[in-house]
Amino acid sequence: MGRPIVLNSSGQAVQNYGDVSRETLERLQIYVDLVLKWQPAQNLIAPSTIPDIWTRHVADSLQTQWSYPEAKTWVDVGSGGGFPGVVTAILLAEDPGTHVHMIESNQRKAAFLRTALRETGSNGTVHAGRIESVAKEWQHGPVDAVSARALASLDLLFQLSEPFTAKGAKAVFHKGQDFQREVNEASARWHFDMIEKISLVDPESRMLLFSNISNRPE
Ligand SMILES: C[S@@+](CC[C@H](N)C(=O)[O-])C[C@H]1O[C@@H](n2cnc3c(N)ncnc32)[C@H](O)[C@@H]1O
Repeated sequence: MGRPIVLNSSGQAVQNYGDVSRETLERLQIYVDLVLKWQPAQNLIAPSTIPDIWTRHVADSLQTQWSYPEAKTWVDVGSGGGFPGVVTAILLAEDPGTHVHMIESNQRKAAFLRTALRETGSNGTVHAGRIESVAKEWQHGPVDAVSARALASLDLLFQLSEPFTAKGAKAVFHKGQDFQREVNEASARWHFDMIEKISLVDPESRMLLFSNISNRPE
């Protein structure tokens, strides 16, 4: 069994969100150190959130893979500095047959993501390009789940992830306090089944889990 995750960089357990193994915790620490090292040059996370990186970014991202623990192949779109894509890859690092694809159009961030996967010994592929074209030309096999955080409106996320969800992939999107308005707007153009989970790190935010997504006929 794993031990409760330590959620601040000074090494004190500030809150328990779930069990992760010692190896996973070590990989997460390597990743956090890397984000902080590259932060001055790349601005990977909002500077105001640096002191809370373990809660605001790491713990928040743990919820992604936990949403679909059975999913083996993930696509994280608009990965930026790797939240949640790299964290998903770290959680799956010792799980044979798993793979995390990350699609990121910014070349420098894509280079960082490759470094993060290598340094943490995680399985993944970074696609340095626009989601619209990478997804349309996808030749990397079936996808079980799509994730996104801080990328676009729900309606646009459904559009961007359609090449995967049309073939049966599920989706999990992090959404802030305005989530209900986005759900209402997206409902006009899309059918979907949704499970709404209160974020473990922010009661105002939601993890929205979608399946059976399809475009409504005009
Ligand atoms: C606000 S950041 C969020 C990054 C990360 N998911 C997070 O939560 O920290 C959005 C990222 O998506 C990337 N992005 C935006 N539109 C994109 C597109 N059409 N294709 C690929 N990447 C895109 C940007 O370069 C940026 O790194």
